[in-house]
Amino acid sequence: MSETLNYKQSNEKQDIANKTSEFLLEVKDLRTYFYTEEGVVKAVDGVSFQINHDEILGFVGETGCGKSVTALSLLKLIRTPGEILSGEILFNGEDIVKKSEDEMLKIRGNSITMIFQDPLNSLNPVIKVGDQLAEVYLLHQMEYLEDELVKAREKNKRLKENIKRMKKELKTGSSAGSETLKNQIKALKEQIKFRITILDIAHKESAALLDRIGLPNADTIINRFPHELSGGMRQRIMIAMGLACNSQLLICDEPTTALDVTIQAQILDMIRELKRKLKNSILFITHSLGVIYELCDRVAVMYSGNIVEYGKVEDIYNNPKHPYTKGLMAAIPRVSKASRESELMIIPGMVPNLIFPPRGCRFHPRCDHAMVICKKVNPPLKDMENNVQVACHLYDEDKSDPELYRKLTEKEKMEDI
Ligand SMILES: Nc1ncnc2c1ncn2[C@@H]1O[C@H](COP(=O)(O)OP(=O)(O)OP(=O)(O)O)[C@@H](O)[C@H]1O
Repeated sequence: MSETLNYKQSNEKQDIANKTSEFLLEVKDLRTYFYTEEGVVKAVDGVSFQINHDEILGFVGETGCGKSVTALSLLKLIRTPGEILSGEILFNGEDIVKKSEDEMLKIRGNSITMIFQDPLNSLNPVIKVGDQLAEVYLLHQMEYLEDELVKAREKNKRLKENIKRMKKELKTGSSAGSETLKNQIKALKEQIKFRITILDIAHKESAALLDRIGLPNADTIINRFPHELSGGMRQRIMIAMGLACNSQLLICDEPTTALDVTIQAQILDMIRELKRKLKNSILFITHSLGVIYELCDRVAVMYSGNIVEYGKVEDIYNNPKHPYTKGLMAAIPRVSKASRESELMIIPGMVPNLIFPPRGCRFHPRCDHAMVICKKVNPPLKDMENNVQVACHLYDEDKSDPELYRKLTEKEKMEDI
């Protein structure tokens, strides 16, 4: 890994970082709704979580459960007919919900950056990818580029001094060895770069970053337009751009979904490595618990606009508590040694409609363990051992009312009781 990683924070980032708080991000009871003609879509309905400094939090859940809307809310990018209805989003202790659009323009891409799912819509089609990447460096890492420029100019100066010294030796010394000296001077001259600009440095850094994320021939790629690259290449360039912003919080929304498994593994390695060096925090959104296990420190399992289980990846992976998390675990493809066939479970039933979500626990119509109480009361997240939190009536302490804790029949699940 090159010294490109010795990033310096911009003044703006430093200002915010100085306001130290326990968590980098603390979301409290967030509700983001969409007011559509069909009704109110309760996309995010009372979500609370924290992101620590220097950690990767994973968000996992089936399609439509509110992962992207949560992420967009963090950047105040919810547009009509949507609205952040209530809640707090404390970033370094300051509430994002209360920030003006002008203030958000300074935060987006500086302190918080988001890598979107669709690279074609995010890259400018008429600008070469190298120029787009260089622009990100110029906007977000000027101090670092200036340091590198000083270093490059000093190197040039040293090269010129060496050439001067060698030319002197050539004049005064014997003819023996003069051929070698001439060749050395020629080699040094080739290393000299005339009139190095900050833009040259930005391009050099861009090519180095593309190289590091596994794009071959980075020097050629930076001269191409987005439509001249494959979907996988564009996605990796988007990730490179997100990383080049060097934000305190990087939000990655399904950045590897469209990529094949080998490239996906390469990108996850790269994100892990860069995160270790940069010590920033990442919110990583995915459908796959397998990806979460590979990459994240903690995980929030989302279902139908709510977080249903939340804690350290290891604890949840080794001992999932919520029936939905158990279902997601069973859906991770594994190959059985005995049958040499892939055993893939699916969670029966459909993701609920967020305009008319089921009463009580939203998962109960699909849950094998659903009880009468699950139909009546949406369980809040409660603390379990190892700081794991789970929202499920199976873990209620007081089960003194046997009727409430009676298991529902399949028929009862569908009826009003
Ligand atoms: N602009 C919008 N107008 C109306 N409803 C919306 C809008 N954007 C999102 N939604 C709804 O909000 C809900 C949550 O969507 P979201 O995109 O957050 O899901 P997700 O978990 O990220 O899914 P995926 O994994 O497929 O990206 C969905 O029911 C979706 O239809």
